Amino acid sequence: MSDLPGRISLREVGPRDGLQNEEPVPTDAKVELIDALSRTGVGRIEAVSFVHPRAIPQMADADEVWSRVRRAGDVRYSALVPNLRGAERALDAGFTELEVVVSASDTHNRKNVNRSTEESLDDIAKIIDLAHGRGATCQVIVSTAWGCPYGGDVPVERVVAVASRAVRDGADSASFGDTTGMATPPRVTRLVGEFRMANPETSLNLHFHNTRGTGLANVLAALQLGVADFDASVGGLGGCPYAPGATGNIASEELVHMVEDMGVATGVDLDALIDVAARAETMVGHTLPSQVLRAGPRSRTISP
Ligand SMILES: CC(C)(COP(=O)([O-])OP(=O)([O-])OC[C@H]1O[C@@H](n2cnc3c(N)ncnc32)[C@H](O)[C@@H]1OP(=O)([O-])[O-])[C@@H](O)C(=O)NCCC(=O)NCCSC(=O)C[C@@](C)(O)CC(=O)[O-]
Repeated sequence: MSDLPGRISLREVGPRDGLQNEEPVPTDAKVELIDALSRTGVGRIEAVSFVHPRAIPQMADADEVWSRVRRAGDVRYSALVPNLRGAERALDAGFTELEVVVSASDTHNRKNVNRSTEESLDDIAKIIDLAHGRGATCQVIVSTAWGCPYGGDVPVERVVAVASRAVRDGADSASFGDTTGMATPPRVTRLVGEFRMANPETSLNLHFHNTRGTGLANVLAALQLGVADFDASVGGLGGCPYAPGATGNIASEELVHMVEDMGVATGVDLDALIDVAARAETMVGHTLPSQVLRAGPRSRTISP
């Protein structure tokens, strides 16, 4: 296919977004998962979040996990933070890439981080300054970008305004989260287009959940617009604890499998990634949704 990016950057979010929505797994298993992912060719891993342990007990051991990870020189690791305190913790732990989350939907933001969207945006300006002052980057992730589980559609203008405010305040890049899988290709096209009109210089990541089966279709729509930065989680682990019915992210191995066959490089060893997905399934103790984990890649045939 023509006019697609020659290469995408995949940020693996299974250890954070994935595991936050599973029964807590032991610290050893988290470290093993991140280390195994570090050997697959994935260039970026969202390793942990620094949130209140009462809100997300699954991330209570973030400091210990991060201190034990064998950091690979060719992998960039990041941490998600919800507020200033989380940012301080992440920087103290040595992270140099932060992601700060805010929901375009006020209701979701209050459920998620106990603040209005405007209050979070005020905090984000301080978090960006703090990160930059300590030599780190800070991406703003706008959740509920294509809809809120509590309030339905969120106007595109509102989503762009929230992201643009953080960009004006110095965010190094932006990401749109489809928290509960409400995006469809035309909605992706519209939001990406409007965001770029307002912020032509800002690099953009997209974070899709497959809750309604449109995850890879949304990726294709975004690729056709030249977007080359996607989140995905190994095996399709994941969800959002503050979004009833949310299911996992698009599966990393499904993303790699599809785009590589379209001539878009990822740098990822697909067989190695599938092996990690199988291991992740054992860790969480239930079947993960990834179809490529079940069926194998199209290049893997069976004897007649
Ligand atoms: C944001 C808070 C902390 C507000 O929680 P709060 O209760 O409003 O916090 P507070 O500021 O009032 O402080 C109360 C106490 O908590 C402490 N505290 C304050 N902050 C922290 C922190 N970061 N880590 C540890 N402790 C913290 C603080 O120090 C204080 O301690 P005390 O003085 O009473 O002893 C809480 O609501 C929270 O942790 N929420 C996190 C929710 C979350 O992690 N959601 C999932 C991630 S978002 C997501 O998955 C979506 C995404 C990114 O994937 C994209 C998409 O799909 O859309």
